[in-house]
Amino acid sequence: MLHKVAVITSGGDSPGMNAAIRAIVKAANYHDIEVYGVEGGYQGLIEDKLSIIRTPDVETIANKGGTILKTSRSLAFMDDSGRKQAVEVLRNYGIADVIVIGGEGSLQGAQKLHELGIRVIGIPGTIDNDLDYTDYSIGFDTTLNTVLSSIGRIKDTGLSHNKTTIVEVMGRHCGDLALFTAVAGEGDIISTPELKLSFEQICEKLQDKISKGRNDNIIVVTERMYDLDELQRFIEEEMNIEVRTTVLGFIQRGGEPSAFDRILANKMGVKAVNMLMEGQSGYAIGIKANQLIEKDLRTMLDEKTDKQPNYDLLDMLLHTI
Ligand SMILES: Nc1ncnc2c1ncn2[C@@H]1O[C@H](COP(=O)(O)OP(=O)(O)OP(=O)(O)O)[C@@H](O)[C@H]1O
Ligand SMILES: O=P(O)(O)OC[C@H]1O[C@](O)(CO)[C@@H](O)[C@@H]1O
Ligand SMILES: [Mg+2]
Repeated sequence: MLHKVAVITSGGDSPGMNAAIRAIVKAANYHDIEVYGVEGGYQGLIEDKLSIIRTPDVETIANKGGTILKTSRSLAFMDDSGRKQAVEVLRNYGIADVIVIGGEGSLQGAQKLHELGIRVIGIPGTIDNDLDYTDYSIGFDTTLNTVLSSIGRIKDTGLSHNKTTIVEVMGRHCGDLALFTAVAGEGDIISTPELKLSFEQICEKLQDKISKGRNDNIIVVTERMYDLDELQRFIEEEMNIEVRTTVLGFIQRGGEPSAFDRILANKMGVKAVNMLMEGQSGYAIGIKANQLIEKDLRTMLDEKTDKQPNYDLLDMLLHTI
């Protein structure tokens, strides 16, 4: 019988994490299961930062960005000794069941806990959408909407001044944010890790747009791909135009979660509790073709951790912009 469960948010915060926490607490409490919130990700677990959270504590958090539990990137948890300490802390509370909400790194950590005998279910929570086993991770949709509305504002200035703008979006090594931005109709030229353009190729595409009368182009690039100062200078000199650069940065990670993320978080949170009640462990919950799926964590991590390029979307893009 499941009596106690701990919930952890880990890695970068993502909008919708709170909605997932709310769903977990409400579903667990409904079944008389006590929920311990771990403050500050795996680091907080090692440091014994656990406290009980109850339904009244979470009733009003579904619309809040970030995570009420706080999060971290824990170096100590990367070591055997840190993880053993974390397991020791859980045992002291009599907790054998944990739900981890986070990205790929956090799910690797979840698998390690499973290997140490803790029952674990992972929920994908990352704005990067870089997990190949699931179509969407919690937070991606909200961030995409933030990117779209930010570009809309930049476009007003670009149009008014006939200026080209480079916009850098997050995503770590995954181009989904840039890719979906372009498919949603913003961004005239995109370059992602899966479809990387050289400086020269960007200029060629720009020349094509300019020759067709567009002087207000937006170039969307995934972070970590270019030295943006160098790219801006290259375009300015090559094309003899003025270029501006905007790095959207942490604007993208916060804010009120979209309805899509809140609903996804709710479904996944409830499912995680149900799976633990059935004694399941070592799985990540995902969504494929609009259906919730259970993916064995070990298989998921072995198969491939990088998101595979979304060829359907890439193909559609290549033929439309
Ligand atoms: N191989 C691993 N073994 C054990 N723990 C890990 C491993 N990889 C990552 N972790 C733990 O998970 C934490 C979060 O991982 P990471 O920084 O990669 O973020 P993430 O979960 O991928 O989320 P995001 O990419 O959205 O920020 C790490 O700081 C570390 O504590
Ligand atoms: O918050 P930090 O540690 O600077 O990490 C930034 C990274 O986190 C993310 O926002 C989420 O993984 C990435 O898109 C970005 O590369
Ligand atoms: Mg990650």
